[in-house]
Parts: sequence; C-alpha cells; structure tokens
Amino acid sequence: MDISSVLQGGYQHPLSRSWQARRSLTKGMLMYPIFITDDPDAYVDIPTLPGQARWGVNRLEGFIGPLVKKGLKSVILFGVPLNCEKDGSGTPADDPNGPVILAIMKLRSLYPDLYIATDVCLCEYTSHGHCGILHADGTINSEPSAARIAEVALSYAKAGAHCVAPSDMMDGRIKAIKRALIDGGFGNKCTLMSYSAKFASALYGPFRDAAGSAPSFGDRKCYQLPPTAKGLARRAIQRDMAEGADIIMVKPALPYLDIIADAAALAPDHPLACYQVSGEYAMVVAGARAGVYDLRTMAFETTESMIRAGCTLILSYFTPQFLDWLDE
Ligand SMILES: NCc1[nH]cc(CCC(=O)O)c1CC(=O)O
Ligand SMILES: [Zn+2]
Ligand SMILES: [Zn+2]
Repeated sequence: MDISSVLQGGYQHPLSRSWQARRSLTKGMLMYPIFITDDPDAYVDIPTLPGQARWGVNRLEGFIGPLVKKGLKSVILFGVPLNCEKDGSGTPADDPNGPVILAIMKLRSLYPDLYIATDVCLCEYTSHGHCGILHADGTINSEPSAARIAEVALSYAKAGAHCVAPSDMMDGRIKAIKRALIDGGFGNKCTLMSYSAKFASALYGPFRDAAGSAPSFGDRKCYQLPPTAKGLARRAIQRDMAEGADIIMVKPALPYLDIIADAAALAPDHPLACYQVSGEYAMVVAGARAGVYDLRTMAFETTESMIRAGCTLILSYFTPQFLDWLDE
C-alpha cells in the first residue's frame, strides 16, 4: 500500500486512540442538573426522566453526599414549587424560604468545595407558565421581564450561588443581571452563565413534566430561537458576550453541534457550555433499553461529540453515571 494511504498505524492501541482527542471528558467538565421541590422531605421519581427525581431540601445530603465523594464538582439547581401561590411576575422565585434559596444555603454549608449554579427563570413561578412578564395581550413585556429576572438572579447570588444562569431568553436580561450583580456587590463573586443560543425545542418535554413549567397557553417561539436559526444564534451569542456573560451556553446540544462549533469560534475566550437536555437524555436511555446500543458507549459518544465541537462544560443528567464510568 502507498505511504499516504495508511492511517491505521496511528490508532491501533487504546492509548494512541485516546491521543486522538484534542480534549477528553473529565469530572470537572460536568454540571449536574437537579430538581428541588418545596416539600422538604420529598423524593419523587420523574417518570419521563428515568433515574432522576425531585428532591426536598432535607434529602439533599443523602443524595449529593455520595456523589461528592465520587468527585462531583458542580450542580445546577432548578426550583419546582408545588405548594405556592404563582402570579404574573413569578413572586415565589425569590422567596427566601423557597426551595432554591434553601438548597443553595444547605449545599454551601454541607459541601464548601461544590460549585453551585442556579437556573434563573420565571416559568416555574408564573401563573401563566411563561418565562417572562406578559402584556395584557399575552405578548412578552421585555423591560420588566429583564428587571424581574435580574432581581431573582441577585437573590440567588446573595444566598451563595457561585453562578446564575438565566434560561428565559428575554432581550436585555444579561445586561440587567450583570448590572444588578455589580451594584449589589457581587460583580466579582458570581459568574453569569447565559443560555445564549437556546432553541425552541421538542426536547424539553420531560423537563416541563419535572418542573411543572409548561406554558398554560401558547408556546415559547417568540423568545426561544427557531431551530433553523443559525444567524440568530450567532447574534445572540455575540450580544450576550457584549452584555457581560461570563459563560456562553448552547441548548439543546446534540442536534446543535454546528451551533456549538460556531459558538467556539465566536467566543474563543469564554468557557463554552452545552446542555444535553431532558429529551436528549431520555432518548439515549430509551434507545439503550430498546437494545439499539449500549448505554455507556452512547453516553460517551454523544458527550464526546459535544467536546469535539468545542464545549468545555456540559450540563448532563448522566453526571452520576459518568462519575463511576470515569473511574473504571
Ligand atoms: N426556562 C425553563 C427551562 N430551563 C431549562 C429547560 C430545559 C432543560 C431540559 O430539558 O433538560 C427549560 C425548559 C423550557 O425552556 O421550556
Ligand atoms: Zn422559563
Ligand atoms: Zn430555566
């Protein structure tokens, strides 16, 4: 065979195969999404998100403690308020006795080295289930939405969150949150991770079951990006960098690897996150259960594809399993 034809000599051994990766998955690259509900003793399985549950604050030590021992480095908290009065501006979002604020304080005191991010949005707390404040005609009222989201983000920073991550997709919220953090004395104490390129995806179904955050009317297409919108995604990433985001995120992940690659090129000096969302996780698990592939092999293949596309941080429901798999 011709010299220029032979590649296989370069990857004939497991070690030389590992050298083909520019970067490999490590425990520090994984952020684990967890659902905190307002019944402090709750442990409720989420049927559409196999292996994941809603946890009460009193259950966190039993749940997170063993994972920290295995090398868990960070979590992102989602509030699931079930026993509160929801309203038009999402008042329960920053209730000092709400599940997210209580969980931040609890985790900070139990695990001083654990990095705690909080999702920031209003949909779990509004009576209409939309991610912002609405005009009477049901359309988004951008300025009060950004202001309210900034207020909620600051309350999480004050409770001790290392990172606030707005997933609402309101215009102007990154600037509003950064301003609120700086003015509140948290400019240098709290990271701002923007869900910048968040698409209106069919893959959020299990999450909306888990969080009880499906909109009561309409959909989210006027604020989440159209799945076809490569240009808007690029503009959103550039805008959020200019408005002060510390970390850029692309979501969902696997169907949007081209957007991840674009983001890596547009934001080479920022950490780049992607979110393997609830429906992606459920798809991988369902395929494995149907005998289509081996779960672990597929979990690695999808995650390593995101890293290859340019991610440095992955929000993943597979995090507990990876903590075991990466030790094997
Ligand atoms: N702002 C709500 C929110 N924050 C994170 C997710 C999705 C996460 C997942 O599917 O795992 C969603 C759902 C949505 O926008 O409808
Ligand atoms: Zn929302
Ligand atoms: Zn959210």
